[in-house]
Amino acid sequence: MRDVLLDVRNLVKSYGKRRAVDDVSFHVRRGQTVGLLGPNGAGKSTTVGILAGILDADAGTVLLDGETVGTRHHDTRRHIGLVPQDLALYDDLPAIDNLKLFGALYGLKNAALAARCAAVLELVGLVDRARDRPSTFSGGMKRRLNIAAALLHEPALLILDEPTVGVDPQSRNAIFDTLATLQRAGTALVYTSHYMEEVERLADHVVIIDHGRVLADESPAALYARLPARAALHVDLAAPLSGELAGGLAQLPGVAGVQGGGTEWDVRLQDGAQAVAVLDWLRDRGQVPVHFATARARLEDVFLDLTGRSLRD
Ligand SMILES: Nc1ncnc2c1ncn2[C@@H]1O[C@H](COP(=O)(O)OP(=O)(O)OP(=O)(O)O)[C@@H](O)[C@H]1O
Repeated sequence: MRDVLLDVRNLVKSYGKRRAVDDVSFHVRRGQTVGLLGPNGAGKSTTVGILAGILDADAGTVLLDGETVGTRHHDTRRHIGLVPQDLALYDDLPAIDNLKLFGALYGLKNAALAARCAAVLELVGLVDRARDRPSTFSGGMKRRLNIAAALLHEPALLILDEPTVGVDPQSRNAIFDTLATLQRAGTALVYTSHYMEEVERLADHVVIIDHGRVLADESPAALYARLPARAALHVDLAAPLSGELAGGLAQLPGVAGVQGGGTEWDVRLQDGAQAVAVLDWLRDRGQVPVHFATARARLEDVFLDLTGRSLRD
């Protein structure tokens, strides 16, 4: 497939007896953002290390534009940027000098290096902090500088390993703005997270991994379509609902499940618009809702549905 940028096939990686990555395959199309989602210890960082060519797999292949990615394939690695979880900055060197150092590692020099440093500082919103040392930065600003460093060589693919962990809300928004700009410019992104809402906001494709295995590899829309309930209605009633009426509620068309007791009930719905019919049905039977709220199903629910566990267990 010509529009495939990164082709990941059957990766396996063990640490001693522990299989951290167990037959992982997926691909990233040009300009696509793939969210790699899984709980702590799922194997995301190990997978990302292999994708970035800093860690070799025990088995399997990674191809970038048909070329092998690996620790001994430096040419391919030049088209990939990695923002690791552990920050790799010199705390006592001004931000701009950190960037110059990283740029030199990519073979950038003189005017080209200066132009790229200016461009990436602008991109991450740190132009006015260029002369300051990272030791004076917040965790979020350090992370943004790290992203800038990974973009100096204009990679076709940027891989970010949980870039918002320990980041203040202002920097978090700045990171999302930077990533949106990169998306518009056609840079492909692989973004690992255990926050569903971040992946939901950014990704046009989601790979869910757990225990080193791929559980789902689909668009967010396809993942939602798997869910038996796409929305939920929470309702507080003026008086407790009888068992008989609760049973009737569960039988209504479009109702995927009913949970609760007394005056508080959660109704899972195939479609959010059915909430009105449910409320009408209750009123027709003399049940007065004193408060109600509807919520769309989230990717978090997909994970729960796939594994029987919450993402943040
Ligand atoms: N260098 C290592 N030596 C031994 N075991 C490791 C090493 N790196 C990772 N592991 C183990 O491999 C498994 C996968 O870890 P990995 O860091 O890839 O997961 P993760 O999804 O990125 O989790 P986290 O979000 O906590 O970083 C875990 O069980 C972890 O303990």
